[in-house]
Amino acid sequence: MTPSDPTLRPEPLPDDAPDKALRPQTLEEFIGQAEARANLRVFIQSARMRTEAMDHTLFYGPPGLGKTTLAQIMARELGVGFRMTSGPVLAKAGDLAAILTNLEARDVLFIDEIHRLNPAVEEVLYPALEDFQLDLVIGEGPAARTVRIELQPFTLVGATTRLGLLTTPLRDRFGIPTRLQFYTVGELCEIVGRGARLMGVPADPEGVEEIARRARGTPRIAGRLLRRVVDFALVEGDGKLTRALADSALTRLGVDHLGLDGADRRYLSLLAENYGGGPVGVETIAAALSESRDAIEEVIEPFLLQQGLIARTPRGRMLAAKAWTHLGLTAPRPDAQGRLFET
Ligand SMILES: Nc1ncnc2c1ncn2[C@@H]1O[C@H](COP(=O)(O)OP(=O)(O)OP(=O)(O)O)[C@@H](O)[C@H]1O
Ligand SMILES: [Mg+2]
Repeated sequence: MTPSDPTLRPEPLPDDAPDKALRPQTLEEFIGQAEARANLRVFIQSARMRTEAMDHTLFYGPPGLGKTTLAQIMARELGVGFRMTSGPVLAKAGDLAAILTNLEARDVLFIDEIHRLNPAVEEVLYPALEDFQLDLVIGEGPAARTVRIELQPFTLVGATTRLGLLTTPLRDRFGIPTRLQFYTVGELCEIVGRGARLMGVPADPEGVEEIARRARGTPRIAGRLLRRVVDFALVEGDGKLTRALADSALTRLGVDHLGLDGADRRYLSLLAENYGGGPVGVETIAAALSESRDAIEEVIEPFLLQQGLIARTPRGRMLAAKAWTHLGLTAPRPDAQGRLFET
């Protein structure tokens, strides 16, 4: 088991196919995100009553919290078609035009990683979003001319892990921006319990809770940990998911009792042992951990911040008291830290 075992990261992996069986199909089945769900229910129902395309919707938040799932649910509940693509895949304006001209009335077009759209493609998207029109330039030089194509009204659903990287004009065109939050342990218990039922595995509530508590607030990780724990239950236990079994399996997978994995702990240890708790700039951290700055900011830090293990200051990242305790280390004298915050 390497320190940054990909099984424990929130990004999708090729072997997530069994996930599909666990993916909720309706808003009713979708657990958690109560506020977002209640709002979406109203907007979906209203669009249906008006038989109009629903407003463009943006889902943002860390990986694995259900952005793609919610986009699919929206199309199903609206009773319309679903087309899926992603920012990096749309290389040329023509790629987007081909998709837009094939949409049927009120369809949902889902663009994942929308912060990675090529600017030329984004230009084409603006009039499409606002007026359901496409302005295409045909030919080059003096012979070039613009043709306008009318589109069917449609709903764009964008997803991003990095709201800050979206251009302002693009952001402003989403009528329904929706932030997804980390899940509570209670919500993750429901998700893991449902998963175990769907897999036909008998599970103690305490066993379910052990997985939920250590799933990093993320349904995708909860689903993966459940499958790994079930592997151990079948091969080394009596097939039943108990707390003792979950605990030993998760510990063997390198997931600690806060749900932190090897990469999280390497991040915290770096700050503690090499930088006296910080502040340290994100570029320095990325270089020291041989991770990309994006991975640090999108994947590792959101959960550490949410757990109050680190803080972001204008001068860089700092370890919080809870992280020192978690690492079993003593924080430097409080006045040393206080001085760093001054000036
Ligand atoms: N509320 C939920 N209840 C049960 N399972 C969920 C829920 N939300 C997400 N999942 C499961 O978690 C997994 C990840 O969800 P999804 O692919 O929608 O995440 P995402 O936010 O699109 O991630 P990414 O940013 O990596 O694209 C899926 O397998 C899905 O079944
Ligand atoms: Mg997704």
